[in-house]
Amino acid sequence: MSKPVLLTGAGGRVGQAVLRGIGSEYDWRLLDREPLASDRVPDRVSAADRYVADVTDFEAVREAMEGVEAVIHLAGDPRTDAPWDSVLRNNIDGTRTIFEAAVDADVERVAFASSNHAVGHYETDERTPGMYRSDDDYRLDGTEFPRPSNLYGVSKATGELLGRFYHDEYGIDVVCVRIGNLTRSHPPREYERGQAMWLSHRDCAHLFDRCLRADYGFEIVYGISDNDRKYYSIERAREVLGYDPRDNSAEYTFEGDPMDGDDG
Ligand SMILES: NC(=O)C1=CN([C@@H]2O[C@H](COP(=O)(O)OP(=O)(O)OC[C@H]3O[C@@H](n4cnc5c(N)ncnc54)[C@H](O)[C@@H]3O)[C@@H](O)[C@H]2O)C=CC1
Ligand SMILES: O=C1O[C@H](COP(=O)(O)O)[C@@H](O)[C@H](O)[C@H]1O
Repeated sequence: MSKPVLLTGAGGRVGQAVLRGIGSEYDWRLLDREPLASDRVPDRVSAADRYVADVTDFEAVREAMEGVEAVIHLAGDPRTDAPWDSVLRNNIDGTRTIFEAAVDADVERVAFASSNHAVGHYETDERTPGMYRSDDDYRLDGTEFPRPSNLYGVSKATGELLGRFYHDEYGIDVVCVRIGNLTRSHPPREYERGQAMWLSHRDCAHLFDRCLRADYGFEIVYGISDNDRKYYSIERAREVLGYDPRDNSAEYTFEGDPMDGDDG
């Protein structure tokens, strides 16, 4: 990829997983409303390529978007109990601003950080906790209608709809990644749901790398590791993106320690 990639929310957990994994493979333009400490920025990124800006600020986003090849849009309020005014502004208006600026700058590709909470109400009392277990074959595959678990989930489902619109109306390639539960060296501890939808840092970086390189039009995929417990299918991500995860929460105890005693 000859032109830079714009990464919003670069200073956050997902942004740092991406930069630590594939930071040396692209020219980056980093945007976050908080200034990034130098240890959070890959060596080659110049000061001019670091934007301290809010994703709802069209002018600032448009400036950051100039000449980029693709966008990984992560910035937003990730709290599952975030109030409506925050998700409306940061997640919905912010995502619309990203797409508007992408159209204006002729950027052809946006990867959007959606969430498991866009579909959290498929986890009904009848299905849980069985669906979190490896002997259960219930799967969501990305073709289902959203069933958000909270207003944050509503904002993520809305982001997916914005992606659908900007793809259909303007032809932008859009992939919405319904991210599970991101942690680095072990899955969430003593948490069946979290272990079912674990996304390790290295699988996260690899998945967004595939989002930048693969050919697609509009896609919704699940962003989890290859967990035995999974209730999200990763087949679409494998097929369309070439996603090939390396981690599996089954390689850890329920308490989150490596089965083989290696701290990995
Ligand atoms: N961490 C996880 O397990 C999951 C994360 N996600 C999504 O992935 C994205 C990133 O999440 P995390 O890295 O965990 O969150 P985080 O809170 O660690 O990082 C978010 C970053 O975005 C920035 N930000 C927030 N609002 C902004 C705004 N209006 N303008 C500019 N920058 C802004 C923050 O300063 C922060 O650096 C979010 O959209 C979240 O909803 C989705 C599912 C699971
Ligand atoms: O979308 C998100 O999901 C993860 C996992 O959800 P949880 O309800 O199992 O905690 C959450 O940790 C993260 O903050 C959120 O952005």
